[in-house]
Amino acid sequence: MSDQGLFLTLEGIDGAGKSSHLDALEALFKAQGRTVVRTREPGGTPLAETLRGLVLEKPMDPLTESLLVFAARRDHIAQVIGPALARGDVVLCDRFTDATFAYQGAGRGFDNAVLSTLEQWVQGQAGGTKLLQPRITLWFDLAPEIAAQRLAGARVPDKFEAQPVEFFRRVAQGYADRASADAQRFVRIDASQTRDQVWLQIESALRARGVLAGGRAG
Ligand SMILES: Nc1ncnc2c1ncn2[C@@H]1O[C@H](COP(=O)(O)OP(=O)(O)OP(=O)(O)O)[C@@H](O)[C@H]1O
Ligand SMILES: Cc1cn([C@H]2C[C@H](O)[C@@H](COP(=O)(O)O)O2)c(=O)[nH]c1=O
Repeated sequence: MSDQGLFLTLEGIDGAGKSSHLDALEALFKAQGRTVVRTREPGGTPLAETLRGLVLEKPMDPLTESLLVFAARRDHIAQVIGPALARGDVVLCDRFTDATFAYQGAGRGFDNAVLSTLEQWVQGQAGGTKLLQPRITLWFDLAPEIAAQRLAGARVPDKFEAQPVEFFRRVAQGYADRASADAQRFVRIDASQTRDQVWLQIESALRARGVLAGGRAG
């Protein structure tokens, strides 16, 4: 699997505001002449979308939940993400493995060592120890209380969105821990600001990382 494309993920607790910026991100890269593959996890292929339905709606234990999100991810990488990166495309993915460490690991209290093993199996690349990882992760950091207010009444809550604020405090801490462990990859976005201000943060972070300035910098 080549890494000549640009793999960019968006992460954060439910309601942090990630999805609100996907259209603009896609347009930004297209304006640079890039081909953009926009996708999400769990999901992104017919099989993975079926698994998503189960994960978001059915009660299950944390190991089952983890196995299903990684099974969905495996299919997603094999069918969509890997081929797109090999073509040199920009892959814009709404959530990836950081969500598993944040939700199943920190949120549910599941064993991070098991998650790391699954990550190696699923994201291991042929002939080496290197894992397929996003090049840049935009982490939308928002207090769980504000996220809950934003989501209230916006839509019927799924299994995760219906969790109490304490769950999201743990998930938020999980993201903060992931970000400090991989500061080069993570860009913290202050998601408490207005949509316009959030967008300016995103654009300026991408420019600072050199992925927007002229030509193919991915
Ligand atoms: N900066 C902002 N200020 C106020 N409200 C916002 C802001 N950004 C998004 N919203 C609103 O908050 C709600 C959640 O936004 P959005 O769906 O983009 O979040 P998300 O992180 O993608 O959530 P999820 O992961 O649960 O799908 C929406 O109603 C959206 O209109
Ligand atoms: C990838 C992934 C996701 N989740 C959770 C996080 C969210 O609550 C939902 C996805 O919903 P969204 O509206 O598309 O954000 O799934 C998870 O628990 N584990 C994961 O690995």
